Amino acid sequence: MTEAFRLTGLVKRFGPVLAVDRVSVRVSRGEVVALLGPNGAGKSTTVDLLLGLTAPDEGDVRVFGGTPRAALDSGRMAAMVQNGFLLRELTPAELVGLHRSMFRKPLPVKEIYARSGIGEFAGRRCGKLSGGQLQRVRHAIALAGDPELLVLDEPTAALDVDARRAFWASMREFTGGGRTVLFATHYLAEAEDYADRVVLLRQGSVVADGPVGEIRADVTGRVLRAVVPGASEPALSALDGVATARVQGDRAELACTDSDRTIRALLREFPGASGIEIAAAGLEEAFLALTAAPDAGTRLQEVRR
Ligand SMILES: Nc1ncnc2c1ncn2[C@@H]1O[C@H](COP(=O)(O)OP(=O)(O)OP(=O)(O)O)[C@@H](O)[C@H]1O
Repeated sequence: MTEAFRLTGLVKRFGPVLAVDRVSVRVSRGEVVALLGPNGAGKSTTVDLLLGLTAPDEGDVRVFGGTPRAALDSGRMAAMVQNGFLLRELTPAELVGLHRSMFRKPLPVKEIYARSGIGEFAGRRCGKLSGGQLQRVRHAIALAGDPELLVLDEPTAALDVDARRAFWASMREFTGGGRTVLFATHYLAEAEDYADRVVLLRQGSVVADGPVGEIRADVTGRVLRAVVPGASEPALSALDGVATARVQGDRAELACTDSDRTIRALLREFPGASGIEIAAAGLEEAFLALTAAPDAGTRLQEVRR
């Protein structure tokens, strides 16, 4: 498969803050990739570097073999960024027209309206639109040049549940024809439902990169839930095969790397444990384990290199 973009050894510092720390990611055409991570993990900075909005201190960005600027100017790459600026006095229809005029082969207006859902308020000034409607306008503008690569930073942050579903249904159709999408998100379910591949960031570094199913299976294995009177999180975290432990009252939830060892250790250390259930871990557990346990992330990266 041919390459859509490549980030190589990217480093970005803001004064003493290392926002992006040697990030290398290569994405092929047709992939839908989620960039997932907790607050401050470096998602927006990585997106800005990919778009060429900020220059890396070290490393290199190639988009379709050229610079981000060239890909943006030709319309091959387009973006929807958080709180992207929109002229309040203009209407969505005018903005779409303006953006279409910048490209040689823009997407037909009808298709832009249908995909972004701006039809019902296209003639109203942007200053009068709600946050969710403005987000749809940003979506429409991103589609104007009929891009092959869409870069979305928290695209559904301002949308309600229905609008979020409609957004992803439209995006799925859009990517059906082999287009590439990179989206940054906080929503684990969104990454799980819509991405082929997840790149997990923690403190500026990639701690996991792979298909959602693989990350779930390889990293955390399973989740063990039990009633464990008197147990503390540190005591449970120290058990064999436990990546992370959460305790609420008497109920404990353990993300396990080896649930067989964990169950034996649990019953040895806490003979009063009861109601034990073991389930396949969700992406949420993988996310928590990877973003909480530096060793787990390092190990996984080593395995994948
Ligand atoms: N312009 C800036 N000046 C100083 N520090 C910055 C700047 N931009 C980002 N940072 C810092 O870099 C780190 C990464 O920030 P970034 O916004 O990339 O993370 P994020 O994963 O997108 O977070 P969020 O999900 O909260 O948007 C944070 O510690 C942030 O405070």
